[in-house]
Amino acid sequence: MQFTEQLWQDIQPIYKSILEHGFVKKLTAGSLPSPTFQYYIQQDALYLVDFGRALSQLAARSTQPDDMLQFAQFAQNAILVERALHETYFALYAIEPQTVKMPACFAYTNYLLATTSLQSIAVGAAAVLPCFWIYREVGRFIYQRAIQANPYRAWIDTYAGDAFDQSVTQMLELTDRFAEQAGSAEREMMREAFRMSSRLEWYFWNDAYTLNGWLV
Ligand SMILES: Cc1ncc(CN)c(N)n1
Repeated sequence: MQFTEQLWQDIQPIYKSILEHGFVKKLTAGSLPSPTFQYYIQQDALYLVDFGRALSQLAARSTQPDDMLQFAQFAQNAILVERALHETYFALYAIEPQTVKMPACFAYTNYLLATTSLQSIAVGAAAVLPCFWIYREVGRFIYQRAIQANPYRAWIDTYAGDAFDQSVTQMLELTDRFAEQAGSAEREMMREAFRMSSRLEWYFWNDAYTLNGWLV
């Protein structure tokens, strides 16, 4: 079994909770309230900057030039491709940029930045992998069920599309290669990092769904 297959098995209960979450259900049905999607887009714009930063850290710390190039391309794509999507929605819904990270975004971005800077590259790669992989799977899941006139069609098409699929495949290959080179203790840390980021993906959607803010 490939290492990444094991990672995916590990998070099945989390992934199931994501697919069953009200945010994903309503996004699929096209009935997600505008304030919920606005909150999500505002937080995601903040998230993507740090996601790009985390990938850039992995690029800078890579020992192989090919890996450096790969992570640098992922970082560039995270900013460019997804920013385009966000600009569409910022204009469409007249969304004001947000500057304050809410709890899930704060936790997730800080976790990614700490892991990609302080842990090994293999563990850092496992931490960023759910951001690719879960979005591809959720994107496909929604794509198969959503009607064409869904107001969130651009979002759905981005994550169910070929360009995103290709980057996920590359990220999976990279992670499996790192796992092959890692010892058993490091592989355990990779599993834990993958699990933690997967959990934080759920929290990210849940914060938007509940319009969660800082309680104190
Ligand atoms: C929170 C989050 N996770 C993942 C993705 C997809 N890269 C995203 N846009 N936002």
